[in-house]
Amino acid sequence: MADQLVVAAVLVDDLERPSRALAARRTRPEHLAGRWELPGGKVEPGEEPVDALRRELEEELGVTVDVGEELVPPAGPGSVWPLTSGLVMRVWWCTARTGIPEAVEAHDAVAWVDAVSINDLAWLEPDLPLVDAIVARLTAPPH
Ligand SMILES: Nc1nc2c([nH]c(=O)n2[C@H]2C[C@H](O)[C@@H](COP(=O)(O)OP(=O)(O)OP(=O)(O)O)O2)c(=O)[nH]1
Repeated sequence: MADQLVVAAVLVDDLERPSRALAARRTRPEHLAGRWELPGGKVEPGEEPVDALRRELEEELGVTVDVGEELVPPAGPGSVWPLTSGLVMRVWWCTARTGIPEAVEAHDAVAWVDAVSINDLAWLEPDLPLVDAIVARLTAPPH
């Protein structure tokens, strides 16, 4: 069976010059509760990935978003970030268009983190390569 696609956002303060990103703490299932992740969720059958991303962010954080570039995995465009078995993920840089992100559903806390404090959180294990990629962007000189 094909892998289930999960979509997630790196919600940042500014798409051009990001300095902070939003992390969210899961409440379920029990073995993932308390771990931090990028807000998002599973794409439903027939749904476009970016539409799923917008839906999840509205449901989970109460925000509408502007979707920027994809955070492309090291393997290049068209590739996906591996999660646990049977799940793969695609991730986009986003900013909030309306609303202030808060833990509405699926999370019990959100936190704006910078390139240093992002490492203080207990991330889901599969997110660690993503955290490195986010740090690289948050510390990159302006272009
Ligand atoms: N949203 C999200 N999920 C992640 C990340 N890293 C990671 O391993 N996952 C895993 C955890 C879950 O097993 C899966 C996403 O499922 P989910 O429970 O968030 O999806 P959903 O909101 O659509 O919920 P459901 O229909 O399964 O109840 O991907 C991440 O950064 N963000």
